[in-house]
Amino acid sequence: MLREENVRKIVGQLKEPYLHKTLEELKAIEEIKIKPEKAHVSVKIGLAKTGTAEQLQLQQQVVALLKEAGAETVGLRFVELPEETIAAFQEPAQESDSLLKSENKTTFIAIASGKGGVGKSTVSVNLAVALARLGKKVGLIDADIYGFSVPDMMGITKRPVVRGESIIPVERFGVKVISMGFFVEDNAPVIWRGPMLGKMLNNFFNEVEWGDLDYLLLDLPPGTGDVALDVHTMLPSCKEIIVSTPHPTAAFVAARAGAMALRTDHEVIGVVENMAYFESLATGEKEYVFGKGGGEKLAEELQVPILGKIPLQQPDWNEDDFAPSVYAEDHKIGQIYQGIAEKITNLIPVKA
Ligand SMILES: Nc1ncnc2c1ncn2[C@@H]1O[C@H](COP(=O)(O)OP(=O)(O)OP(=O)(O)O)[C@@H](O)[C@H]1O
Repeated sequence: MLREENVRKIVGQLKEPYLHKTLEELKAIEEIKIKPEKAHVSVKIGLAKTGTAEQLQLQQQVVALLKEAGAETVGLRFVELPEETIAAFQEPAQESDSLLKSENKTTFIAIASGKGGVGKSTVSVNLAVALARLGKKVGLIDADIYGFSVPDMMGITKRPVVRGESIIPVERFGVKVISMGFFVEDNAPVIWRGPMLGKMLNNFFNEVEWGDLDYLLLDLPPGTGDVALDVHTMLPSCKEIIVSTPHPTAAFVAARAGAMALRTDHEVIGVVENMAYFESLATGEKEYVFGKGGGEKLAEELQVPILGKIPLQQPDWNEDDFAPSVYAEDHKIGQIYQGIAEKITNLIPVKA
């Protein structure tokens, strides 16, 4: 089995992509943990910049080398190097241009919620797919930095490809997707804060080759706490959709998300009421299991329309093309999403 000194030697010879020194020279290997019984190795590595194409490349190199040397599984975590180290080794900076070719043409649509678990990510994914089904050019950023779930929901098994200095997003159901999940090995927890978050988000815009987009959807972190506020503040100006469940108290909490959007200069364009009711397959009868009236209350409070009400039901899974949270176009709920997507294209038409 691999020992710590072997791991240090193997990983240490790799070069940090921005400072062009080996990880050993930079003392950038911050931690090595080995679980011999599972042949698992986890390494914490410091980089000058995280969430970049270069990180992805290094990530793949480290995993390949450690597996070649006998590891069964590899967990990786990247953190930012101390400022003194960066300053000591840094070459003159060159700012890269935005790769979002149509930045002025693209409408950013953020999907927010007052609290977790109301279906914000499910709605983000299905709206992105529905817009693509209408023939729009759509991107989706999983900006739920800590609770990323978009790749799993869409059944994405691939990682983005790195071309030159940029990241090519993964395409699924016609939507170009980028997620924090792509930059984390082995489902390791993400524990970045403050400025790191900003850098990561910035890289999602600037290091990813989005090409021409009509709409770029952002699945925001839930709630109205520090992380959600940080992300709201760091985003370019967005149109925002608030997702809530029909219970009046859920709507009350969701209204705070609306207030936060307005305070951070985003424009709320509508409300989606998720888990609105349960419709019996046997009798067609509707039961309002999570209460009623919350969507209307929220829409009234924010003075925006209700874009749609989505009942409780899981998508029909297709074993050949597994995407656990994506509704087929001809599914009843798939049709509701198509209706919401049409309303969105009318409210915010594709820019000429
Ligand atoms: N309309 C629905 N019918 C049935 N299940 C649903 C529906 N909407 C969402 N779900 C399920 O509810 C759970 C929570 O959904 P989701 O992850 O989209 O919520 P979220 O608001 O993004 O949560 P968080 O932001 O806390 O990660 C998931 O298991 C999802 O499959």
